[in-house]
Amino acid sequence: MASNYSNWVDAADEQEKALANQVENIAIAGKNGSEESPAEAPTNDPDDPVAEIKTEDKDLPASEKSLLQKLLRTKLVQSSKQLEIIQKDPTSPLFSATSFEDLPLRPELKKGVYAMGFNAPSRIQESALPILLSEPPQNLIAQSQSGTGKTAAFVLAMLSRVNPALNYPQVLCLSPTYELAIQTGKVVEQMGKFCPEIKVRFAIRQESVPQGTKLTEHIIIGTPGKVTDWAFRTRCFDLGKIAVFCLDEADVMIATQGYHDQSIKIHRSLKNCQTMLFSATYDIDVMRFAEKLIPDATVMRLKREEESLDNIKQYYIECNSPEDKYQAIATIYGFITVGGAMIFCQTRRTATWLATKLVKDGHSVALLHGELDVSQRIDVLNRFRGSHEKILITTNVMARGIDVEQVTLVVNYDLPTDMNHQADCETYLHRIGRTGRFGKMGIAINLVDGPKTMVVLSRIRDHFGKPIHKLNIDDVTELEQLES
Ligand SMILES: Nc1ncnc2c1ncn2[C@@H]1O[C@H](COP(=O)(O)OP(=O)(O)OP(=O)(O)O)[C@@H](O)[C@H]1O
Repeated sequence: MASNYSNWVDAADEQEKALANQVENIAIAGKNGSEESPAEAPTNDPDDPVAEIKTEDKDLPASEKSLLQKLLRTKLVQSSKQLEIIQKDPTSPLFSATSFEDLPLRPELKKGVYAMGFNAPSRIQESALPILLSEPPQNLIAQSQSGTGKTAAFVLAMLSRVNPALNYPQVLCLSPTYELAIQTGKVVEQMGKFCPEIKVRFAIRQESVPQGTKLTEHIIIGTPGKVTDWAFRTRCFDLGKIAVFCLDEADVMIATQGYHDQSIKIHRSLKNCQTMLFSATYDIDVMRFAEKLIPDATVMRLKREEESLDNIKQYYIECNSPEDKYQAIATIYGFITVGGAMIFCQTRRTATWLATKLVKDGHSVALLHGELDVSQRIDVLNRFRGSHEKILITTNVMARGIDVEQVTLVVNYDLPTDMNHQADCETYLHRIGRTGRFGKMGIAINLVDGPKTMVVLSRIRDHFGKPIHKLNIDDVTELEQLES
């Protein structure tokens, strides 16, 4: 499997940059929640995750009774045995009744899947793949919770549909950010390890194709701006020959204006093409639009109460001032001894300010937002993946799709809101979904700095119908004393 990573830090492409940066300000209007109810406190219920962590965490000294400390010190990692148990639970989104052997996959692809350490398909893989691999090809609009293996599902379908004897692009996959495009390319590379004849080309910012060139790679993975440029201006591949079109994070591609126009323009130029849409969230209007766009698609939807994952435990800390908020972060920093954390800010300005202040105070943190150039962004993400920095301070640009295994904690320094300052529930779900991937445990902590933010938090809680427990700031202070 050869993927073309070379030369993608060449010349700047301002149009693509502007569009990619829009993702930071994604605003899918939040829906009004039902009546607000008071936040629940952690209980001693054996089903309560906190109680679960308490009993499992035998190594903690008895004096360290703080909830936050326990949460952050606990290894939130599932062993393969635990994952096996989860995958046998019919209520889990990772449940599968079948094995990869039962799926209509080529032997080389099964080999690739096993080489990645996958033992059994997740629910979305098990149910989407027979549809995606059927003859004649069927269209699919699929929803499945974050971290449940959607990427593997569509990558397996993409690889299955390639005819390596034909040296032109046959599969096109669009992602909203180039980090995500690169990550998907990596999955293609790993899963296609035993199909070395299948070649991938990235259509991302700063990749360029000389005029008159015709691409010979089989799969194009890219962002909408660059793909539009290549399809309609450079004309280095023929959209009419694309047999599979995949829209990852489909809801944001449909709901964000620039991406919407480009994705639809591309879709309209396809002929006899199988279309697949994947996301963890679909706003009602977006789903309606998607169903109109692909009227004959099989639709796999989740009920609202199924959208958020029980293995991600949600908390909030009440802060009375910006200083309190900063203090909460600085304190949390001290307790990140295992795993890693992503801290989401609503603007680049806040993210930069927070990172600068933490660094000034002697903490080691990474900062990633849309204003950084390509090489900086990739360098920062690679360092975070490699745990060189355990904390990544970022914006919505990293809210979707990014899969960094060791992330055990997501902090919403600012809660996600749309342009009307209403709760952006979809972005919330994607942000917290950066932890708790594929059955692992995860923690999400929201900083609430006043009545308006509390309303936003209540809306999010009511929207998903899941408790968001209060963490007492006094505990945090207590922890600090214990730690020193
Ligand atoms: N069948 C499987 N067995 C074990 N691990 C798996 C399996 N499928 C996927 N994974 C792993 O689970 C993690 C999450 O998968 P993936 O990134 O595909 O989720 P996703 O549903 O696309 O998430 P998001 O909604 O955030 O885009 C990845 O690290 C992936 O390697």
